[in-house]
Amino acid sequence: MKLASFIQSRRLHLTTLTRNRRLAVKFEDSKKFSNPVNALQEQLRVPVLRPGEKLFVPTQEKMREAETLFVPRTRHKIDMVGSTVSVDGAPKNNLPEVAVIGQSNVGKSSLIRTLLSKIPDIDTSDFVRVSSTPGHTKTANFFQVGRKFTMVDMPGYGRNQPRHFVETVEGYLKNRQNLRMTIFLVSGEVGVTKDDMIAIRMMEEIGRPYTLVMTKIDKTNMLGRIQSLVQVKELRDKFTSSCCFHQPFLISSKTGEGIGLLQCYIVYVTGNIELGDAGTSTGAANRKQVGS
Ligand SMILES: Nc1nc2c(ncn2[C@@H]2O[C@H](COP(=O)(O)OP(=O)(O)OP(=O)(O)O)[C@@H](O)[C@H]2O)c(=O)[nH]1
Repeated sequence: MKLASFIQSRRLHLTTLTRNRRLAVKFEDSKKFSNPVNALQEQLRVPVLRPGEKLFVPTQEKMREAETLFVPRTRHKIDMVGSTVSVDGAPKNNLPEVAVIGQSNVGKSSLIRTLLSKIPDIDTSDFVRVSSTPGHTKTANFFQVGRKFTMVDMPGYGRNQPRHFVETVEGYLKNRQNLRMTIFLVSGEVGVTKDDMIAIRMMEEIGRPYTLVMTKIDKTNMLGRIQSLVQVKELRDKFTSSCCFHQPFLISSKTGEGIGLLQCYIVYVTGNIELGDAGTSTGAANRKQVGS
């Protein structure tokens, strides 16, 4: 082999290694497997998580077990398998699905990218597109995780909302048999908006299980987090019914805070992990309680 081509091949090898190392995002375990609500709970006179209520509190061991599903292996591939504006164009399979909805730019695609960020040799940014321009996601995008479940990234409402929003999002939420849970994202930075309130009414009318998740918590300090959490609590108490799981989740797609807990929740609601008594704070685990 000539020297020039040898150097070229080593360069390529090094570039690939550096790239892979960069791509396999490693969040601190203390952040990833924490529940950020707990730190705020102590500051609140009226607790968001009331003692005695059945809560989703898996052990760290269970969270680690759930996390392994988000890492691809030979017989457990993770990939984008479809993209559609109409529910008729959704992938034809029986896998349980978890959809992510929220206003434009709230961080839906970022959340899915972060959930899948442990993929060591695929640049998730190649197939989960994130953009600072609101309204970037125009179609429902399906990311299949092995033969276990599928995550669905939805177009956002509000700024630059696509004209086919109702057909795509409402059509999917009302009609898709595979849907087990919808993650309703609100911004911890901005708080609950008027558009969020309209979307909550839509969710209540549709009447299928959903869970409130506050994202971008890295962008706010303790006081800001408390204010947003209180808003989410009021939203839950005044405007939602039993189809909204009573325990809100707090996350950051940037720092990984709360991501391990949410991964475990997704794996749980799609029926891919047994938690037994370890899964709830009050004893017997009740899957109905978390909406599936
Ligand atoms: N600091 C911080 N930034 C975030 C977080 N999540 C998303 N972002 C940023 O917010 C912007 C929008 O993120 P996207 O994931 O594209 O938002 P989206 O909800 O999919 O947006 P649409 O396609 O408009 O519906 C990007 O610049 C992200 O980097 C987060 O948890 N923390």
